[in-house]
Amino acid sequence: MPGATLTRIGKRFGAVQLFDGFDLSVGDGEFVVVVGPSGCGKSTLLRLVAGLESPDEGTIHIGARRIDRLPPGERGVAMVFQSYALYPQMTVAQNIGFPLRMAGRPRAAIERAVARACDMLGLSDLAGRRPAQLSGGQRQRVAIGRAIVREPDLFLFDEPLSNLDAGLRARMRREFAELHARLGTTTIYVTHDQAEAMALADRIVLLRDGGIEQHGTPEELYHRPASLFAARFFGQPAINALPARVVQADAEGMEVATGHEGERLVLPPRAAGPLPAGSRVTLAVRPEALAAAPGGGRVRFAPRAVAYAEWFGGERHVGLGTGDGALTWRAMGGPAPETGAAVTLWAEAHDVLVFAPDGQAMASAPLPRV
Ligand SMILES: Nc1ncnc2c1ncn2[C@@H]1O[C@H](COP(=O)(O)OP(=O)(O)OP(=O)(O)O)[C@@H](O)[C@H]1O
Repeated sequence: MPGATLTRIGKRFGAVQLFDGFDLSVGDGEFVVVVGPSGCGKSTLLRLVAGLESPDEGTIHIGARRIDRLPPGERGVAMVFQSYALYPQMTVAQNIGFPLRMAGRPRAAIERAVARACDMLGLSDLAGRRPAQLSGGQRQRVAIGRAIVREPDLFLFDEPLSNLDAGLRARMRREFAELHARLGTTTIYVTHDQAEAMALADRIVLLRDGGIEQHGTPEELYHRPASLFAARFFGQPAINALPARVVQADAEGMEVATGHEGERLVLPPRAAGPLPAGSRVTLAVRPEALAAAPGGGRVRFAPRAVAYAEWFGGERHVGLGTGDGALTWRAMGGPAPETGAAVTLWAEAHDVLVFAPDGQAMASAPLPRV
């Protein structure tokens, strides 16, 4: 299975330059999930690869084959849309076999391919039904079946699960993962759902205004976000972000003050070098990285009053403090704290991220040699 390469792509809509010198490489057999806020260019990216839009500049290759000037049907890509785009008058089997009939394949070969796809997707008993007689999840499976029978070099998925309810989404998500494990087809999958991206991706590409904000494994984006934008995009509840000022920073460490009742935190030094005293930074810490128990060498936050506590069966989300000093704490187990009670939270120093005034992450400095 060849990979896909987009090189120096430019794409303009009227006065808006959406992509400008955009590069993306998708490895052979890789499952890349493209995420980003509404309007960042996710769908356009897929449409450019599928041939539903033409780039103003740049090239698109699948393996060594240049495809950006080929008509959509000759690119060796299969795209699955959020809307499924099934033919209502055709049965499941006819819908799945449609691309092969259009390609003039022999009837017996079509029947074999359709039977195999139906078997793989658990649609064999439904092969004679029409789309109106199917559930949303079953319809989406038919759309996937229609993509599979073409044996494309590249799958493109545009928010394929958005029309399904939460339970079905989770199930279909696992089906996507299993299907990818079986077929190994190079895949670009677009979603605006960060949880879906983290669950499915070999690699996540986070888009922002037509550019790549950050790409990497789900773990890298979650634990080592390159920017406050990336930090905020992943995680539910969202990462805590506290505006702070540098009190003092040197090679030994940095001391910062937040807006919460004179709170001062001492953090390890940052690789980017010391910021001058008074610099505005943003501290960020995941709700699950906070703990209500003290421990050696930890960052201690000043007490905050419990504003609310929500129980989700197994975990509790506790809102502490108000305004700029507010923190959300994700507590596993333990009794419900009373509203108004003061809670002191701790975090490991490496779990407290620091973002420079421009929103870029300030990586922790490597530990000094001893
Ligand atoms: N055919 C078009 N004509 C004009 N502008 C367009 C066209 N297609 C897309 N755009 C603009 O390009 C930008 C990116 O659109 P795109 O649909 O790729 O975003 P998206 O990230 O998929 O958003 P969403 O998550 O809302 O689907 C938007 O500002 C959109 O208005």
